[in-house]
Amino acid sequence: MLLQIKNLSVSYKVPIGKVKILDNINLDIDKGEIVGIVGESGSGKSTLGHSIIKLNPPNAIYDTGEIIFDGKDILKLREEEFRKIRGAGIFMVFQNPLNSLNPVKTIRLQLLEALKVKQERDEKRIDDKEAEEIIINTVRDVRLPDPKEIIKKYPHQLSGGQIQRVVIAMALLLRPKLLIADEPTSALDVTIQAQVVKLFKQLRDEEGTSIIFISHDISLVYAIADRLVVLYAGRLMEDGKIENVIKTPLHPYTQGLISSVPTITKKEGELKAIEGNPPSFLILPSGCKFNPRCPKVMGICKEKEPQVIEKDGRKVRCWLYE
Ligand SMILES: Nc1ncnc2c1ncn2[C@@H]1O[C@H](COP(=O)(O)OP(=O)(O)OP(=O)(O)O)[C@@H](O)[C@H]1O
Repeated sequence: MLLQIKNLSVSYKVPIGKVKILDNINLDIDKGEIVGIVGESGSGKSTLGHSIIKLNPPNAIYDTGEIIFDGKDILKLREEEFRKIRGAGIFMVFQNPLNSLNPVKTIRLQLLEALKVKQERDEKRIDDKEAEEIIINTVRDVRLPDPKEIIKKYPHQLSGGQIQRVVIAMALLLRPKLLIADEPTSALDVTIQAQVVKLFKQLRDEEGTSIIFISHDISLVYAIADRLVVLYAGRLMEDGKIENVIKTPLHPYTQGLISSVPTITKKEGELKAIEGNPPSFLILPSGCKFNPRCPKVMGICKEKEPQVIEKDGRKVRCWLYE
């Protein structure tokens, strides 16, 4: 097991007090496993990613839990100890990737630094010419036009989509043990998206990298992930092998997410969006947090929150299965 998240709860301090976002998350990720995390906007996907790499906004608080990475509870490590893990151990492609780049260094220099980290880890030495070639090839792999010219530029000279690809190239050069990718292809067109999915899978196959792929796009996650985790209001609602979850979703929320995905074979009238909106974390409903929107709601759902249980080799949080 590469990563074990146990009972993780995370809150944000806000002017009126403290708002709990992640509620008792339990999640294990094996070496080489690709786990998709989906949920509507505001369900806590980014908060989970940031919590794992300890780059939450300053008003975040870890309330409870352990995050065991490679046998060590990273929440107990001092910052300088964790700094050795960040990068080569855990790397994150942020939703706003510009923050990952240094504004005063060229792309070339930043990619060379990423490659150097990887080489130090492997105790390998290569000459400058070879390093330059590896960088150019990686930049070409992520379909950036004119690699030799583009690496001479500074981050502010690139578009959002180009920056996203530079940060993906950085991840491919670093070859971390765990890659957290938060909407990594949101600014890219579909053909480049498909290429990134291919490169991530290749990274997993060659290096055994585990990947947490965060997205609101279930079809994209289906193209890459082995497992699917569904979050709602900061809670884990379902977790299982992707084929099983997509073909026979257990949770009514997962069922709703899947039936709202457009496909070529679905006619317009067959697309069913989930009614209503996710709740505010300030006034969460009692009982199951999905109950006000759930087409299968029962009396108990409004009174008591279900726990996550195991069902047919999957995890689900729903009174229908208890
Ligand atoms: N620094 C912060 N302070 C207070 N609240 C925050 C902070 N960052 C995020 N939140 C709130 O935490 C909740 C979860 O946000 P988060 O970004 O983790 O969700 P998400 O599922 O990644 O959403 P999206 O798909 O829109 O990125 C939201 O209600 C958001 O407004």
